[in-house]
Amino acid sequence: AAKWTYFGPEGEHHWPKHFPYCGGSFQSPIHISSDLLRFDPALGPIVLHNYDLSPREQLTLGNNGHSVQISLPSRMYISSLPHRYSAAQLHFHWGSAGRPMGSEHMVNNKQYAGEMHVVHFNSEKYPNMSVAVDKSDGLAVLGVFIEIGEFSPAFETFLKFLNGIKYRDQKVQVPGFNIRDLLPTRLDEYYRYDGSLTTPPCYPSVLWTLFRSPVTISRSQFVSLATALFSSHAQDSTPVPLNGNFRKPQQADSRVVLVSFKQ
Ligand SMILES: NS(=O)(=O)c1c(F)c(F)c(S(=O)(=O)CCO)c(N[C@H]2CCc3ccccc32)c1F
Ligand SMILES: [Zn+2]
Repeated sequence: AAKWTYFGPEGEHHWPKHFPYCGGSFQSPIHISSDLLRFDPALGPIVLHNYDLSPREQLTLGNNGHSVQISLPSRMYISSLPHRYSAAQLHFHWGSAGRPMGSEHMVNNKQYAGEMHVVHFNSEKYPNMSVAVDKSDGLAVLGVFIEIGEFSPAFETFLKFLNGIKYRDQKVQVPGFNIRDLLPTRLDEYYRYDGSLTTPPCYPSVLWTLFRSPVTISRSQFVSLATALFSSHAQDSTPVPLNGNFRKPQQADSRVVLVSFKQ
């Protein structure tokens, strides 16, 4: 597949050349501004199953050159969406140590320090992520805004392993933990809209759920996420730092953002 980056000649303005959907409609992220919002009383709390993974279970923590990702077992799933959506992986988007503004979605002109995405696929209709990834009802992603504040013990369970995956394609096994602890307390307050993958191939296949409440990590936790990783391979002569891995907001066009809360 063609190479793509967040900066320079293979940056986001060039993505449509090799990935046509990136220049299409229903793209993500978007700027969630109050004029797009419509309260929907039918939007109930997000219901998660099997998110509490045993420490005896090993998860693969990897640097894929675009983000740090944790593979997730497909027995983890969401039951409160139109179909059952099973977990595939989670990953992060962040700014840089000097510029802690790296969320992909923005809310009323606020860009958060980072954003976590828990990627799920429609396991009722499709056998796996690869088949589901380009289907209009294929994916559901839970988005969590990350702010700098209180130290997060949950984030620390994997941040402490980052030095083992400094370079592209490096992977380590980490003990399972309760993935629910990475999410905010309120799973009943969120924004909902139809969008896309925010990386190539940008398929318009994602039902987005963005929780209203951010989670916090400490400044030193943020700095280690923003400075530990490289998008280049270990043997490459010039190391390329991995940061600023967020796509800019795309046109909302006539899309409405449903919201599950009134105030
Ligand atoms: N912001 S986002 O949620 O749109 C999103 C990403 F931002 C992102 F970086 C990745 S990735 O796999 O880490 C690297 C590029 O695919 C994925 N990975 C998805 C896309 C394709 C695929 C296939 C198998 C497992 C996960 C994914 C992703 F869905
Ligand atoms: Zn993402």
